[in-house]
Amino acid sequence: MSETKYVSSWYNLHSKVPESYVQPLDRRPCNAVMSTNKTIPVIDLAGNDRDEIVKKIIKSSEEYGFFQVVNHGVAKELVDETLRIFKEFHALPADVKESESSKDPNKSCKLYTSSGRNVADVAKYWKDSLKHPCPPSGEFTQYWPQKPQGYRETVGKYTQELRALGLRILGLISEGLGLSSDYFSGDLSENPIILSHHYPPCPEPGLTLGASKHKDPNTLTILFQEPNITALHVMKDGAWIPVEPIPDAFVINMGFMLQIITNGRLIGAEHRVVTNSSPSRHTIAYFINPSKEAIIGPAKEVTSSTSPPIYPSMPFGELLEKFMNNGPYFEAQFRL
Ligand SMILES: O=C(O)CCC(=O)C(=O)O
Ligand SMILES: [Fe+2]
Repeated sequence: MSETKYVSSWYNLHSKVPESYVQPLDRRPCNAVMSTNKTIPVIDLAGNDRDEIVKKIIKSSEEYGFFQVVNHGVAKELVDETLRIFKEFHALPADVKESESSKDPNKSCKLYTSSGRNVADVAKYWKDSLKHPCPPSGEFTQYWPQKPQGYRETVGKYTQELRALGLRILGLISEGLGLSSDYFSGDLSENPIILSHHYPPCPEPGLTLGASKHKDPNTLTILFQEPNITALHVMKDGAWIPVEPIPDAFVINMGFMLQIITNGRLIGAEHRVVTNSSPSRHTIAYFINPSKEAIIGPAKEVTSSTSPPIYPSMPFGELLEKFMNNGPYFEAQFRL
C-alpha cells in the first residue's frame, strides 16, 4: 500500500495527471490572472537603520502580508544541511518514510499526501508533507524521524535558530505597532511546528496545484524555498504575484492569527503553490503557533473607541477548529 500512496512514489509513472488531481477550471493555474509588475518586498535585516527596518516590515505586512528577509543571521550551512536532510527523507523508500514518521501513537508526527486544508478542497494536491511539532521545550523530539542520519540533531538546531529569528521579527512587528517587545514570546509562540513539503515534477502543471489558495492558520510563517524554482504565489488585488526565490533568503508571511491580533491591520495573505514539469521542489515551512489555551483576539493596544475590535477573542484551539472546518468562508463569518 505505502509503495503507491505518496505522490513522490508514483508521479513518474504517469504522462497525464490522474483525474482526482485535476483542479476545477477556476482554480487551474492555466486560467489564473498573474500580476506582471509586482514583487514581494525584500528586507535586509542587517541594515543599520532599525526604524527603517521596522517601517518596511509593517508596510509590507499591511500591503502584502508577505516579505522576504536577507542577512537574517541563520547560517547558510545549517539551512543547506536541513534542506538536504528533508530532500533525502522524501527520497527514502515509502515504507521507511512511513515507519520513521509514525512513531507517536497520538500522531504528533506524520507524513501526509495530497491533502488540502479545508472543506473547500475538491481535488487532491500534488505534494507530500512531513509535519511535526518542534517546541523549545524539546517535547516530542523522541517521535521525530531518525533517518536520514542526523535528522534530529540538524532539524533541532534549525528549529531553534528559526524560533530566534521568528521572535526577532515579531519583536520588530511589535515595535512598529506599539505592542510590548515581548508581546509574542509567551503562549502566542509556544507551539511551533515544522513542515517539510515535497512537490514532485508534474506532467500537466496547468491543471494541478501543490497547495490550495489559503491563509496560514498561525501567527507567523518562515519559509525556505529551494532555489531556482518559482511556485509560490501570493494574492494581491485579484492577481497572483510569484514569490521568486532569492538565494539564502527566507519568505515571511503573516498568519491569520496575526491578522486578528492586529485587528486586521496586518494581512494574513492568501497564497497557493503551483507545480512545475521539472524539477522537484522542496520547501521548509516553520510555523509559529500559539498554545491551544492562548487567547487570540485584537490586542487592546491596537484598538480604541474609534477603532473597535472587528474580531471576537477566543482560545486558539477553538479558533483553529472553526478555521479548519469552515475554510475560506470563515473570515467573513468571524467578523463582529
Ligand atoms: O511550499 C510553499 O511554497 C508554501 C507552503 C505553505 O504555504 C504552507 O506550508 O502553508
Ligand atoms: Fe501557507
